[in-house]
Amino acid sequence: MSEEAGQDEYEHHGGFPKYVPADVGPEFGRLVEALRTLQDLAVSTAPSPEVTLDLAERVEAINDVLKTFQVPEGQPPAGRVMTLPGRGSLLMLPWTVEKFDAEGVRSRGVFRRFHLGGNGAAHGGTLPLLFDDMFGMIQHAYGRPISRTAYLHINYRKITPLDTELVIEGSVDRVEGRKTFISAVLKDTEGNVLADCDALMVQLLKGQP
Ligand SMILES: CCCCCCCCCCCC(=O)SCCNC(=O)CCNC(=O)[C@H](O)C(C)(C)COP(=O)(O)OP(=O)(O)OC[C@H]1O[C@@H](n2cnc3c(N)ncnc32)[C@H](O)[C@@H]1OP(=O)(O)O
Repeated sequence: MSEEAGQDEYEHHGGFPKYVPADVGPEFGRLVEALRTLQDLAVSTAPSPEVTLDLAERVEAINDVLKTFQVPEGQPPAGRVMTLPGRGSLLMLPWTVEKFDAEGVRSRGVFRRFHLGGNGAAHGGTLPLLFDDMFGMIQHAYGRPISRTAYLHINYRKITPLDTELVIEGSVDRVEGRKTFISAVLKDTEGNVLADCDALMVQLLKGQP
């Protein structure tokens, strides 16, 4: 799809902002990593009431600074820095894209303490998040217009460990009119399948949110 055609598609799909890669310095990646460590620590520590109060006041002071820089959707760098884990978004898993083209997308990373479900394994709800974001990237890399996930079917095959390098890879299986069928597989570095997933993404009609 040409750049011009891509812009045309964006213009015809409701209020979706146009997402373009963000140009940021190393300080942004440093801030995101510090915040991810904060998330890990927030769910894995039990500080005393005095320390908790002190921390609450310090985080509130940080929030007061950040509040003055709020901008509309599509404008923060979060989610738009392809070179950063999770594209620099705290919501996304801290995974790094290493292949991104029409043939498919591959990404590598770890589930961290923040993503703990139970008994040392990743929370089951974090896997669909990883797959759904992958599917968005896959259909975008394939050149499909803005679409939304209609269904996402996941099979949990093995326990997904924390703090262990894993790989996810997927591609477009077929396109039928507005419908894009996509699948992806999550594996460990020895090739064991931890989960697989397939989804339908439906191209939005003019004016659809
Ligand atoms: C670098 C970064 C890039 C990033 C690039 C940015 C990418 C942004 C990605 C955003 C992803 C999301 O937001 S996902 C968010 C979670 N998803 C949602 O919120 C979607 C909520 N659902 C909807 O909005 C709607 O149901 C739609 C748009 C999915 C479909 O509604 P519709 O437009 O009225 O279409 P409809 O006629 O119902 O269906 C069209 C065709 O699809 C089929 N179909 C529809 N739903 C299903 C279903 N669940 N299971 C089977 N088939 C289905 C129908 O049978 C029909 O087939 P046929 O009769 O034609 O054969």
